[in-house]
Formats: sequence, C-alpha cells, structure tokens
Amino acid sequence: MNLQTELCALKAELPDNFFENIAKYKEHLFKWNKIHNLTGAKDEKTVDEFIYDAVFPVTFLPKCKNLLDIGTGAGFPGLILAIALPETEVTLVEPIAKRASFLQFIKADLGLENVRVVKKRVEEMPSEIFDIVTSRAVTDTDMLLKLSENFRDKNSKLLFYKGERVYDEVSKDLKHKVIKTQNRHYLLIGEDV
Ligand SMILES: C[S@@+](CC[C@H](N)C(=O)[O-])C[C@H]1O[C@@H](n2cnc3c(N)ncnc32)[C@H](O)[C@@H]1O
Repeated sequence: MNLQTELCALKAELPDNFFENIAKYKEHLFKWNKIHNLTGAKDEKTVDEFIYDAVFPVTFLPKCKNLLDIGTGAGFPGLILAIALPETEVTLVEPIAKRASFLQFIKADLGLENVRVVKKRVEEMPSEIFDIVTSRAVTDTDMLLKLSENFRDKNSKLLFYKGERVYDEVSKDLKHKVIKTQNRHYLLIGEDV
C-alpha cells in the first residue's frame, strides 16, 4: 500500500504536517522495535496498514474536544489519531513501561502538545469524561464497556476497532453501528449514532 495515496483518496482532512510526523514516528518505531518488543508490526507494509486502520475513522468521527485511547501499545490507534487531530486533546493510557516511554518520547520529539500519556491500567485512572473513547486489540466489547464506565457520559461515543465477529459481541439494546472497510469492522457506540 502507498499510505499517502490511500489516505489522500479518503479525502480526510489531515493537518499539513501529518505525513512528516508519520515519517518521524515510523523511523523511531523501527529503531525502538529492534530493541524493545513494542508491536508485532515489524515491516513497513504492516505498519502502514496499521496507520491506515488507525486513521480511517477521521472520515466519520464527529469533531471532538477530547479522546481517551485504552491500551495504546506502540501508538494504535490513539497516537495516530492525535497526529491526525491536533485540535483534540488525546489521552493515551498504557501500563507497560517501555510502551508508555516510547509514547512519551514521540510526544516530545514530534512536539505533540495535544497528547497526554498515562502509564497506568485504565482501572487506576481517576474518573474523567471524554467525548470519545477508543480501543484496539485490548479486550472484548463487554469488558471495554466496563473499563470505560468512569470515562463516559450519555453524550460520549465509543469507537472499538473490531473484526468480523463484532456482531457476536453486541446486544440488540446497545445503540451502535458498524462501519466496515476491507480489513476492519469499526464499532461505534453512542446514543445518537
Ligand atoms: C495487544 S496490545 C494492543 C496495542 C494497541 N492498541 C494496538 O492495537 O496495537 C494490548 C495493549 O493493551 C494494554 N492493556 C491491557 N490491559 C489494559 C488496561 N487494563 N488498561 C490499559 N491498557 C491495558 C497492554 O499493555 C497492551 O499494550
């Protein structure tokens, strides 16, 4: 995949420095990943696919003041969304020290003033309400609904990056919709979705 071509085709509004920041991020990720096991994505093709997957929701997400990403790992999706949405205050909660340090390093090196890294399990974070809570590859939908309880209200939206088995995880009374791409089922939950 040519990341730039694919993303431009989405006609998503990305900031002018998006691709420059993504190039820096990738360079650091490859260096750090050789020493620390930050992510299973070891080659450029896979990392580009992860980035595309992370950023695709900017095509359908409403404007938001703040966003919480639970279990960001090496940056997916929260850090990539923060690069794409400089006006949104993004909190990345990640308990593993080497991953949280990497996120903190990227924040400093790229000068991402909209990013806050919290080196904790989400259960240890004090309650705070976010417009959007995201998560990818951390746990199932039921558990994510529990883990996000202290961080959402009736106006919040939840965006969980899921696979095709997402339908087994949602009950009829949960107000939601599923947005599909070739490789992803995005589960968007909220009162007015
Ligand atoms: C499989 S990794 C996925 C990382 C990233 N979201 C991605 O898609 O590449 C799961 C991450 O969730 C983090 N995690 C697990 N339980 C968590 C919790 N209770 N609160 C916050 N993060 C958690 C782990 O430390 C790990 O980095």
